Amino acid sequence: MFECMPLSTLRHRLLVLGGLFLLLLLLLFGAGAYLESRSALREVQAHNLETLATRLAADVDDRVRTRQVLLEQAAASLQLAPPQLERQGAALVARFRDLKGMFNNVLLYDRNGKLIADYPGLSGRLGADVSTQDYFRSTRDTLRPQVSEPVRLGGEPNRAVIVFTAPVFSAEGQLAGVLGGSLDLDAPEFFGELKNIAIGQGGFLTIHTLRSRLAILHADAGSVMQAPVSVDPLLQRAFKGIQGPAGVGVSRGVPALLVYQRLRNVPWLLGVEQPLHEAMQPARLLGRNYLLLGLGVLLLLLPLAWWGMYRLLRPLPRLQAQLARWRHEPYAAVPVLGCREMQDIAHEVAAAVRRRADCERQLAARDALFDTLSEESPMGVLVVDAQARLQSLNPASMRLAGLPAAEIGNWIGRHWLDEIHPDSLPQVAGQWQQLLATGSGFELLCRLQHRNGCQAMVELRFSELAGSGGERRFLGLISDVSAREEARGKLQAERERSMLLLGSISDVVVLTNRMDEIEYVNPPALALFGVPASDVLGRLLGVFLNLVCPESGQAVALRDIERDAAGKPLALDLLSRDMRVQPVLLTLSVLTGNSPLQGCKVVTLRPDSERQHRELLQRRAASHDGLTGLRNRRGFLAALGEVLDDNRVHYQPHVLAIIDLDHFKAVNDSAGHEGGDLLLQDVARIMQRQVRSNDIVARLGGDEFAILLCHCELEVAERTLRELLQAIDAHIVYLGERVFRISASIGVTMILPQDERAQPVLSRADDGCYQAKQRGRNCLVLHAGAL
Ligand SMILES: Nc1nc2c(ncn2[C@@H]2O[C@H](COP(=O)(O)OP(=O)(O)OP(=O)(O)O)[C@@H](O)[C@H]2O)c(=O)[nH]1
Repeated sequence: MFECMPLSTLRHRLLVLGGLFLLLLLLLFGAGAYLESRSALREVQAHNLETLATRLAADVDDRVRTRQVLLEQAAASLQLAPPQLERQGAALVARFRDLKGMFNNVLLYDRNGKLIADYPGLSGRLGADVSTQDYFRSTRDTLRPQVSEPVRLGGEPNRAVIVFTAPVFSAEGQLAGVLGGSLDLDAPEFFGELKNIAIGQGGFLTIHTLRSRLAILHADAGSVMQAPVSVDPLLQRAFKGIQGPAGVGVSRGVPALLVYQRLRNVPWLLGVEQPLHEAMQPARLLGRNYLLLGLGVLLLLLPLAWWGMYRLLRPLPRLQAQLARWRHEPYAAVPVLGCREMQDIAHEVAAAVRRRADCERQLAARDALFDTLSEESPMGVLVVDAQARLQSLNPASMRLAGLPAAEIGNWIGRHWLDEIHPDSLPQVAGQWQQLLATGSGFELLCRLQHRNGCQAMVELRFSELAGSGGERRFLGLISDVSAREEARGKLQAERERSMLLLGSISDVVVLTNRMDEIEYVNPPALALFGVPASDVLGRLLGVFLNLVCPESGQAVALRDIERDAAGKPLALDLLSRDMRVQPVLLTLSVLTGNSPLQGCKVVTLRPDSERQHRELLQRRAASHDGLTGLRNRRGFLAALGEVLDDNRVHYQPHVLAIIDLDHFKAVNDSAGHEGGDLLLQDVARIMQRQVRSNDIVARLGGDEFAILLCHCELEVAERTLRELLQAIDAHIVYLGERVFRISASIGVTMILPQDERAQPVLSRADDGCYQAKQRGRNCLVLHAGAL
């Protein structure tokens, strides 16, 4: 329908537009020329009117002046005394031929204002008194010629005159009378002549007196002897004596060009008025002519413009043909013709058409690929629209839903959400709505309805297809994960069992990744590290395992173990954070095989009890006597040193006793060394039995013993030691058939507050023991320094 319209083609549009543009141009030009010529015309007309007014004012001035001069000359020629003037006046006035042609009436007054002669004579007029008239009085008072204001004549209310006066003097120079000449305002002479001056067709001349502002000449008879009803500003200004250029005002109710001139010889204001429409008529004619001319030019130009457009737009049909060819044959080599812009457009369109053809080919290839992949894919593939209606689906989708692949066509257009199991439907529908709202895809596990009653566990992924144009489309991928989920469940159960197992064993177990970062620790490991699991996981194992070689005392790095002793138990010392040494058996295993854990490391730690026991024995042997099991001298000195250290801080009463067996050599000699050993063991047991458990009993060497009675007053100690003496003395040893008894000598000393070293204390006790020997043995001596 649009193509049938006259403006359906570009050529028509350009033609109409060009025509309108030309018309507008012509109208603008015509309007401009009309306004410009109107303005110029107004100036010219104003100037002309001013020139005319100047000339007319000069003419009226001349006419008035002529009458004044003639009247003055006539008055001067009289030169009579008043009586003679009265007698001869009538005859003399009749002789003034020149005056008769200039005035409508010639009048002679005596010096009192009485009319004594007139021409033409009018019956009953002689004797009239004008002594009260302004023109007479001013002539008499000033003795100079005057021109009166318009005066209405007595008895003739519609007749008004202007009276020119000149004084008449006697030979002695006295005022003898006044000679006057009157001009009728409606007489054909003077004012009638002026009134007949044509100013265009509707223009006219006006004269107002400046004193009374009465009109004495006007085109409207009714306005004569009237002051202007509404005074135009130009006239107002002229009345005030300001003589300006012509201007536009209102005359007789219509706009008019007005100009006013003041006369030189008489106080009159001459006005020239011309209706504005008449003055500006040439401008209107000019405007009309411009318009006609413009229309003519337009009519002439339109065919020319049509032809020009036709020529200009000729490349367009060519371009159209080229484009039509490319539409069907995108890769055809069509020669590009026309102007440069058309060639550019053709090139651009050709490029776009070819790009589109390329895209279509690629899309077709992709569609084919997609169809093939979709057909062969074990994964379900769906394409749905925004209303959740299936647009396409592959055979795998049908299989997953337990449907025959042959019915695939029946499922196009159905809602895919109907195939979701009711248990999963709320979650899936929620994600679908979110996808519609935000466009961001989702991925979740759900169950499908299955026609054979099973519930297939699937992994569902949905995302919006990019570049699907105006219609939104969504791609869904469905993978059957039933087997995977089952395996995952088993794996999870297995994992839980493993965790339980690892948690229940007492060995420390740590699993690291390939970078030695901790991934798993069991509870004993956490207890060993002394930090919560959150502080352990992800950190390097070396941070928590401070290992030292027990033989060399050198630090051992995990990578050294991995390199040299992977998989073998290693006896190492583990240094705790408080620098305690714990013997451990460490095994570092690197996981192998084709699994995600390949390269990860398992480190197990277990306390090395055997070595620990061995070292304990070694340490005990160093400080204890092998025969009696009591501390040896080194062990005793260590214990005594600790007591003395405590003593420095806080003094407590302690007592030291040195016990030496009497004549033990004789036992050895009689019972042999073994017998002597048995006796020594018996004495040791007696000593341990006689003292408290916190007291320290030691064998210093040979048959010499020492007892440190801790936190013990001297009296109690003495009593205990005396009981010990009795117990030793009472002890009988049977060796075979022989019987042995033994006694002991005891030296006792108190540990004093000032005692800092062991040696002086031991010396005091030794000294006491020596004295006991001296006193005959089997006795106890308190060292004097301790009392
Ligand atoms: N059976 C045995 N005898 C030892 C051991 N160590 C040292 N003796 C002996 O103990 C005896 C110590 O004798 P002395 O203390 O010198 O003298 P004594 O015979 O006890 O006489 P007095 O001390 O003066 O009363 C020596 O004969 C040593 O050989 C030992 O471990 N076992």
